[in-house]
Amino acid sequence: MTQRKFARRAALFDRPAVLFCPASRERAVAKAKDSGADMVIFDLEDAVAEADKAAARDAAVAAVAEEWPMPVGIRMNAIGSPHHAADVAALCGSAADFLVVPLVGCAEEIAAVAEKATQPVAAMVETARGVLAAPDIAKVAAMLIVGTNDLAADLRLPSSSGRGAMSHAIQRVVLAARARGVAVYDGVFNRIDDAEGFAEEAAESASLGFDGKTLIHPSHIAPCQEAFAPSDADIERAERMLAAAAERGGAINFEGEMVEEMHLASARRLLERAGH
Ligand SMILES: CC(C)(COP(=O)(O)OP(=O)(O)OC[C@H]1O[C@@H](n2cnc3c(N)ncnc32)[C@H](O)[C@@H]1OP(=O)(O)O)[C@@H](O)C(=O)NCCC(=O)NCCSC(=O)C[C@H](O)C(=O)O
Ligand SMILES: [Mg+2]
Repeated sequence: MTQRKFARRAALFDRPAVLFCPASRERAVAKAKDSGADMVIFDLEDAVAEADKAAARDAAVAAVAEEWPMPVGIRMNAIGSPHHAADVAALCGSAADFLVVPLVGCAEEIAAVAEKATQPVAAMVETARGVLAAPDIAKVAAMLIVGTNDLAADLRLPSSSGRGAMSHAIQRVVLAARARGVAVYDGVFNRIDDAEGFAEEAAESASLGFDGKTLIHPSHIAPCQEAFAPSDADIERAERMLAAAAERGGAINFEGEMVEEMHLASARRLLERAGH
């Protein structure tokens, strides 16, 4: 892998708010730039009507050639779709910082795109096959993204099922990503009129260890960043812990709790994320 590809791969971690934006919607594409999102993915797949596929592809390639304040990626149409080959041909040499392949079921599928791409390639894990193959997919992919809508459909979950019915699958994807050292992002929250529901789900995404959450609407960006941000109490505790540990090595009694090196590493990571 080239140096540039490595640098781009490293930039894919710790991006709390990842905004999906239909490449076919010109005003939305323009809006994404100043949205404050931590990463943007222009969509050519589900958000784009069949008749608009070719124009959306051209629009996405043109958009990523501009200057962006955050990494920008493009989600292509799935392997097996009549648009996939044209997407691969147009996107692999584009200026996109990363590409996203939806509905990945096995490592070979993503490898076929990664071989041609000049940038890192992310895999959407959103089928039962994909979840079971996630540890192999993560050997090739630079990032895993859970697709909870497709996953719920593939698992034949009734609409009354909550995320709890997918918790095993979701956590398996996090496990696979962390075992392979790649970034991992949670699925979208479909409602744009339920701020409380969004805040609850974003807090859960953060608590599960995701690098961030994919989003469908600009109104989700700030609450998502808030959910992933370390609280003042977390920051103060991390600072106190590191100060206490600086005085003595090994296991210490920190405010009535055992603290060892792995806790200090987490505290350092937290402070780094908080920009301290
Ligand atoms: C969900 C939407 C269709 C809602 O659109 P709309 O009714 O137009 O929203 P608003 O009127 O509230 O929009 C207000 C302004 O914000 C801009 N906007 C809206 N959404 C976005 C966006 N995602 N990125 C950038 N800007 C956005 C509008 O243009 C309005 O501005 P203006 O035009 O200047 O007035 C819509 O939000 C939407 O299309 N969202 C993204 C859909 C999408 O990308 N879907 C694919 C990814 S999700 C997925 O596939 C999940 C996964 O695969 C799975 O299986 O789970
Ligand atoms: Mg999907």
